[in-house]
Amino acid sequence: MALNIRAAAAKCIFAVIDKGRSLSDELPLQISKIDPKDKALLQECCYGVLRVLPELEYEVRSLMDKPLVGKQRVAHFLLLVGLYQLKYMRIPDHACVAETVAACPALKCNHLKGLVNAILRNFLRKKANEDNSTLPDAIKYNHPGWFIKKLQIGYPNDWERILAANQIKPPMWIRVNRQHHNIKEYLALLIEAGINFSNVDDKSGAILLTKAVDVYKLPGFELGHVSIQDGAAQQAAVLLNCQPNDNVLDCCAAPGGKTCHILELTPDIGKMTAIDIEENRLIRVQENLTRLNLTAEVITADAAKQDWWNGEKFDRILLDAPCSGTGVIRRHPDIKWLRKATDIDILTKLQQEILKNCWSLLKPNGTLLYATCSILPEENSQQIQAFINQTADAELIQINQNQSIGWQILSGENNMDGFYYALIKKKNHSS
Ligand SMILES: C[S@@+](CC[C@H](N)C(=O)[O-])C[C@H]1O[C@@H](n2cnc3c(N)ncnc32)[C@H](O)[C@@H]1O
Repeated sequence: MALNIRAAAAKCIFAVIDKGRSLSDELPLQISKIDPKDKALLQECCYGVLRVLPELEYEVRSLMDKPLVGKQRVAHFLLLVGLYQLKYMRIPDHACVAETVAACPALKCNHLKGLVNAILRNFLRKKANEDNSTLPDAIKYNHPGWFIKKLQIGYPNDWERILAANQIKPPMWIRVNRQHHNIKEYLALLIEAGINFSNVDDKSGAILLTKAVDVYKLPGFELGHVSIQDGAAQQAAVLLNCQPNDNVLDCCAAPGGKTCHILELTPDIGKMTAIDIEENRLIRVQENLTRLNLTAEVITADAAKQDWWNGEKFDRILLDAPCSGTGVIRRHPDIKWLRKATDIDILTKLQQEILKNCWSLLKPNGTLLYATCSILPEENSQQIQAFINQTADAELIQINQNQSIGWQILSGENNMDGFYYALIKKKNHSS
């Protein structure tokens, strides 16, 4: 029998918050146990609860004397699922309460049915008198306090806008494979298929769809004529600007979105080497290359080391560094709760180490594109400024007319994810 979907959502959120598992790992497990027609509802419950977790936790605390702990902890997350539905979903209140209560047996907490029912009904009674203006920032903005503070320092004028953008469901961007169609041709195919779009970036091939669609409805998806990739991520291949015969390294490549985009834009590239430290994630790179009919040498390796390298220097290097992921919170709300303040120092050191190592693999006159999907200055402009200060043969190329150290795209800006790019050229000392 299929698992009750509220129970599946509670299990999923329990795994993320209490076990530190990522939503993208846990959700497919739960999806496999429910009725396929309920997949969208399960996703909405999980993503939704993680988006507004502090606010829901606050509601539960104000409705209960003692929180549910130990074996009953999963029922605590069921309550959050129930509250989320009552606050944010267009499901009649009585159905939300009844369905949430009905999930108790699947969580082995039949004895808590009365309690779940009472809490949800109490919430409905007190809902009318809400005033959240005096709540702490973490609850008001539904983000961890440490992160809000960092944003307030980094972006005194924009922090509230960034937090608000993180709470909005992301749009769907697609990438046209220019080996098959130019943008104009593909737009005609979209129109023919009745798929609406609202924005087109001619340089990268990025198209913003008005509404998300099933990938298999996109003309030529299975044939590799189009891929899913955010508009910000699609700037990487354009900025790297590979030329025919270039020897190119993509050194943190998995799952391969940018590797494939570079190959699509430069079919006569010399060679593409794609490395990543995670063997499992490289399977995705290979799958993407196969679907798109592209070729690269794929190597499991640590980009901070050189034991994988054949000694041939590269013309272009893409370093899409491991980062906090704080620019893609709108796509992965679990990042807010999995990422800890202490991770940032560890990440900046790792980025620094990989950057230094990659620099030594670059030819004179070659270019390296540093990228992150972070919006924290420590991982971005400050990281690059420090590298430029310490590296005599590094020259920063200005890529945004309003910013001097790289290009910081803020979450939600032009409907894109938060991203950072810095393009660095290696000076040729003999010239
Ligand atoms: C932001 S993701 C890359 C996304 C990818 N460029 C794309 O466009 O699909 C960062 C990647 O860095 C990899 N990584 C982390 N530490 C690494 C290291 N020391 N060496 C190589 N890869 C590493 C992770 O496994 C992860 O796949």
